[in-house]
Amino acid sequence: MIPKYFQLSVSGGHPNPSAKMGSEKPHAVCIPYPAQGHINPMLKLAKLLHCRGFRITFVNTEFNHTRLLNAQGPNCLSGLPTFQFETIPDGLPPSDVDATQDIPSLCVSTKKNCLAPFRRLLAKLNHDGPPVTCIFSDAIMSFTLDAAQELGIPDLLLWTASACGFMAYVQYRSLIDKGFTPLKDESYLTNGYLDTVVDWIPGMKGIRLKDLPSFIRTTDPDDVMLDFAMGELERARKASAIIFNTFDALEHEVLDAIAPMYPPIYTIAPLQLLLDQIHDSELQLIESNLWKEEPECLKWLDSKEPNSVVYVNYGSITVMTPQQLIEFAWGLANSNQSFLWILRPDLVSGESAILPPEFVAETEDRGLLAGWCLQEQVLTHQAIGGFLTHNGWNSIIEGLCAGVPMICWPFFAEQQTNCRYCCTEWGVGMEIDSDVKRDEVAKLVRELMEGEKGKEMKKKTMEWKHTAEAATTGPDGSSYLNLEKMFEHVLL
Ligand SMILES: O=c1ccn([C@@H]2O[C@H](COP(=O)(O)OP(=O)(O)O[C@H]3O[C@H](CO)[C@@H](O)[C@H](O)[C@H]3O)[C@@H](O)[C@H]2O)c(=O)[nH]1
Repeated sequence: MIPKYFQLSVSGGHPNPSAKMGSEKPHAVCIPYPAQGHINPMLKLAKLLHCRGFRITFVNTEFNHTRLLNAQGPNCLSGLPTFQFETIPDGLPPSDVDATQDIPSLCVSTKKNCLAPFRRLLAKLNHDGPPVTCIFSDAIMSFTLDAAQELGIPDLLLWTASACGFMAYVQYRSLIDKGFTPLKDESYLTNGYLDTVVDWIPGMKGIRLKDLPSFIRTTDPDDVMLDFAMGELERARKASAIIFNTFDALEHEVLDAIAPMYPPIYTIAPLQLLLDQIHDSELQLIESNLWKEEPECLKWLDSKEPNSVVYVNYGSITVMTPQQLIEFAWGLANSNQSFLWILRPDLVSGESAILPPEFVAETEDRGLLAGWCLQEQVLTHQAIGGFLTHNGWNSIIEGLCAGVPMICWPFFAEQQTNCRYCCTEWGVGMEIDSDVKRDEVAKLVRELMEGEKGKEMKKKTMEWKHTAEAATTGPDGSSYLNLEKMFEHVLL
């Protein structure tokens, strides 16, 4: 049976609400924040929209467009007649570096410089072809709200991180007003102050300052990221709706607390499980990896026993010191477990990742190092038994979908909040101290793969996997239904 949600597109028909909008398909412009962890979920959403009969214009920055072409080949962004790619400049000085851009500079620049070229792009699209009928924008690209308002079309914001992260950012204004941040001086980073419990956040009982998004750890009253996050979430109140990349059962308390404060919210994750229900070979060819994946990773995993390999990946933005790299290396070596370790070319600050030859010699028969992989396929490979992660939200959702328990080493932003929820609310993670030491890595990796705590976490993660599957299954799954409601909202 074809799921109800996809019936219209699978049977080749046009969505009925288009009658209201003339005979044309609705035309959605999808614009992610220009970083990997934001492009991926936006592309998934765009594909779901396309399956539902939308014409899609997907807008990357010129910088990322070039990186995608380099990583995926010259035809990768040719798109389909009704799924096109366009670009706008990000406003930063030209660069051909194959690395994640500096996040504070990118935030300042997109906010300041992107509205004008975005307006021009919309005008060109409206002039050349079927008019744009709605915008799906990353929630931290809130300049799009102005453009949507000028055209009188809806702008739905996609929040690509957790709902707990969102709620924590919403507190920034109060945290400043109540004097919690900026910190008085740097000693507050280490004197126990960050253990202070913040007891007034709805839906977030027991949360400590150290669990809140890391930008509060500043002594600068004009901190760019504090100001940016606060401003974007305040502007999000003007959106037509906010789409959350989460599912109700996982974050219901905090979602209940957010709902009365914001326009309609739709929780529609895991997006991949909704996408898995459609089989469109042309759409599957549209990829968003900014680095070239190394297919050897999957082949190597094929040769391993089920649940025997630790997968180590810190996402697309984390940067560590050479010393932290060495501690992780010896921790993995001393754990005596097999591991697949992804070392992004720009992972180590100031230089490329250099590992001691003794480490390489000692682990060559049980470790594989690679620069980038197809993470979702790796995580669902039966050989993977655990995930050492930086707690980026996509990684967590992908890990839960795969039923893989985690060791958490949050780097920045709302990863600290995600870590807290993984370890204390959802029972799927154990935290490593930010000042990482090899002995702790070895101990936790062994516990994850062989210990009692690891077994408990595996059981819990499998339960979340089944809950995520139920959320995306029709006719009653919460994400399945919310997607339906979101379509009704945008097409009315
Ligand atoms: O070798 C790799 C490494 C990563 N990925 C993919 O890249 C994405 C990485 O996203 P995420 O795990 O969320 O990490 P970041 O790149 O750090 O994500 C940014 O965006 C997230 C969503 O807003 C936030 O939760 C994070 O804090 C923020 O750093 C995921 O889809 C991964 O599957 C790969 O395919 N291959």
